[in-house]
Amino acid sequence: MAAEPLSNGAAYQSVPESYVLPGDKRPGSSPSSAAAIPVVDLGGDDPDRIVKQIMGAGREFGFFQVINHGVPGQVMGEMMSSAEEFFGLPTEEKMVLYSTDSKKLPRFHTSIGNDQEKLLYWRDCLKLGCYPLEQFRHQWPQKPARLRAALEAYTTAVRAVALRLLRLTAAGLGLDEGHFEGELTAGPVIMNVNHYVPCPEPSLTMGLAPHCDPNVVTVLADNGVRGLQARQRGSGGGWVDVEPLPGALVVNFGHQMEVVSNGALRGGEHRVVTNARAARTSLATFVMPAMGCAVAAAPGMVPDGEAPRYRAFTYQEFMGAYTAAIGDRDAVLARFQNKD
Ligand SMILES: O=C(O)CCC(=O)C(=O)O
Ligand SMILES: [Fe+2]
Repeated sequence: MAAEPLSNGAAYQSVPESYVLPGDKRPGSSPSSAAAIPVVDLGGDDPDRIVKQIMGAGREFGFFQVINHGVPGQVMGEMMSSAEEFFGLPTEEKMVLYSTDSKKLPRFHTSIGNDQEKLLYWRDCLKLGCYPLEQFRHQWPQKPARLRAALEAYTTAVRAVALRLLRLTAAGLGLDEGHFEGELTAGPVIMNVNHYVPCPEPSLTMGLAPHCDPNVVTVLADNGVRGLQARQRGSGGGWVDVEPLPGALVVNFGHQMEVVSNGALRGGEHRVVTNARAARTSLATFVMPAMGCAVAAAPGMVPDGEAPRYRAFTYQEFMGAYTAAIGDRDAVLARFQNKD
């Protein structure tokens, strides 16, 4: 049975049974860390400094925030407030887009959103195809009325930031600056508009389980309510709060960056914890390869005489494994690891 959305106007006094996670899946079952996610200022005229900071953050977390990124505050604000308005629509208006078919776009769903789910995560999501605009804009929701214009402006601007960051990252890896242009970023740009209503007992639930995004790079904005956490690399592996910074964008590398960089950069593992007081809304914009794209470590990233860490694959093949492993970071990568 498909689950009911959480954003139905109800204020929850207790957590329904199907959202209560077993002890080892609750947020308190793994350590937290007091480290901070680096903030990279994209303004100024010192590209070397920017590249160095991206590399440092990419190695340690696969996560960073960017400020002075060039997306106008008004464009971000319009997108966020239309997204919040969507979740405030009467349930029956949102349910027109409800589906448990993960391939459908646009799609409104709750938790992960398939029929087999037994344990539910505390989030609702509107998943949208965004770019190329010509391919998707005719299918965007008609309500709220300003959502379409907001999406057009926001998607275009945020995709440009992502591509700029990929040029800087390629330079940092010592690759041709255009390495990620072409097939590696030719897939559709997809957006998860996530909404987490206040949860009466955050210690029992999770908004999203730990995962690493499957794509190349994700750019995220939030409404200032905390919840997103990133995992630090290394033996401690603690969870670090991504502090909401007004006007900033949060950037995380996906699995494909780890593969292309032959492990030099990390696909950022993250999760979302719930919040008792405020509703959180986030916009996760995914830049991804074309399905047929052959993904492999960039030649310069593999030391002479060594095999790449991961064998080559098509993005379609990777997505099959990702879906089967339900996003478990190490299990997915293990499927493609070269043994020696
Ligand atoms: O809500 C967030 O901050 C994270 C969302 C996320 O990880 C996703 O949509 O893949
Ligand atoms: Fe994610």
